[in-house]
Amino acid sequence: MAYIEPAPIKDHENPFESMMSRFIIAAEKLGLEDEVYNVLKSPDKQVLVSLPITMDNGSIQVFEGYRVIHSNILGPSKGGVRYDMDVNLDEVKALAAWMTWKCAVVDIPYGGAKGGIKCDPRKMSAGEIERLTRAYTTAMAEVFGPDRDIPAPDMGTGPREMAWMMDEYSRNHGMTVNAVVTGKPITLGGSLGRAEATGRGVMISCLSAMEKLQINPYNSIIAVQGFGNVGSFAALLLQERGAKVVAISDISGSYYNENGINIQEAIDYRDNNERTLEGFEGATKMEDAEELLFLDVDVLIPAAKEDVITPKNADRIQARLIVEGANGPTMAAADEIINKKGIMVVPDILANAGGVTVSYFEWVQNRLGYKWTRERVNRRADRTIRAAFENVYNKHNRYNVPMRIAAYIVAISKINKAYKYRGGY
Ligand SMILES: NC(=O)C1=CN([C@@H]2O[C@H](COP(=O)(O)OP(=O)(O)OC[C@H]3O[C@@H](n4cnc5c(N)ncnc54)[C@H](OP(=O)(O)O)[C@@H]3O)[C@@H](O)[C@H]2O)C=CC1
Ligand SMILES: O=C(O)CCC(=O)C(=O)O
Repeated sequence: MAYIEPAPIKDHENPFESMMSRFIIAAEKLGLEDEVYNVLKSPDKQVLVSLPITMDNGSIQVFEGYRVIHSNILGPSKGGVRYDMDVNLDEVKALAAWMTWKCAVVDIPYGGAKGGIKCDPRKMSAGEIERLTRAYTTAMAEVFGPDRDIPAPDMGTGPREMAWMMDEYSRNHGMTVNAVVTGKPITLGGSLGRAEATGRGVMISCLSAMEKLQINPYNSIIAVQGFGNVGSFAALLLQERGAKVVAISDISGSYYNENGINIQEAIDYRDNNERTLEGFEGATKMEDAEELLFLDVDVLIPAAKEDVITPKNADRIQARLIVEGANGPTMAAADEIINKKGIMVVPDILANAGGVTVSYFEWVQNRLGYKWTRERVNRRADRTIRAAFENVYNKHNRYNVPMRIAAYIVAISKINKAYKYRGGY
């Protein structure tokens, strides 16, 4: 077909290329028409803003802010906002497209978007981060909106930043608009269960995959890379279900204990120690942090950043199952090596979709002006992830493709149908 370009097989690729090469394989399997392929391969809108901020020392620093709307075919666009020094347009474009596929995989009525600011929040005061967040929100006044584009937390952001975004947007509009952003503090209309939702979805999809591979959670051994919102909750919830978590990590390094790490203790340590695991005594710091990926475990959960599993290191992975808590942790060029080794991968657009699922529930509650109990939120979210997992697993068998391509097939087929019904493009 005309749109099929050769998949880029290199040992370095940007996340957008990683995303595109999987999209192309799935599109080819489905025989997607050129017209739809061309609509989906490029984002609808890319906004880049300069944000001059007064720093605490009185100087002015100019930050780059991004918001990319990939698609709104299925509904208003949805996706987090990342604060990190590696934020760049290609990364945000890839993350926005992944949101489109993710929302379609879990069957929620949203398109995909993502935002980010190139900054290092660890080196900024709370006041500086607040001024930056408010400036970004004002700059995106015409982009955001509860029926247009709804931001949420991602790496480097959380309920605090979401509260500032909600407040700034509301001030600009002269009324309280809590449905404009999700992942808010509970008192401002946040949903019970959102804080742990992404890690919980990782846990549910991990248990679903373990069942297929006949891995007993009570005898399972797990390594988790990244100990932020996603990694720490995934580790805690899996440990609560009997798994032994032998390794965890953050930017300070990787920590190993062959008898299993007490995850609640590690979380308490991090929370009382400026959010770092440095000095945690419940495990031994590994000499080389990357070695966490190659431990002899049943399950590996990358929950930090993109491109950590590469064609150079994929062959060393011993886990039977990889559950992608992070977005894009596996480079496309590593897929074939992983597949040849017979490792099952629960791909990011399924494994970490619990977060956006509960964000959708938060938005629904805000619009209803009503609060659901934690039990209701968790029950519905678990059901959504389980159903999405089964759907993807069935496509994996039916098309004889890896789980990742099966997830793209589920997403693209749904968006293709919606596109045809809407027409008029
Ligand atoms: N939050 C959410 O709801 C969702 C997040 N995701 C994805 O999950 C991933 C993690 O996000 P989230 O947990 O929110 O982010 P956080 O900022 O809460 O945590 C990120 C974690 O990764 C660690 N980290 C960063 N770089 C490295 C590295 N090179 N090696 C080891 N650890 C590292 C950080 O360490 P340190 O704290 O020391 O910097 C921190 O522990 C991202 O890919 C994000 O897009 C996906 C769906 C939803
Ligand atoms: O909760 C949301 O709306 C989006 C979360 C997110 O950014 C993601 O799933 O990658």
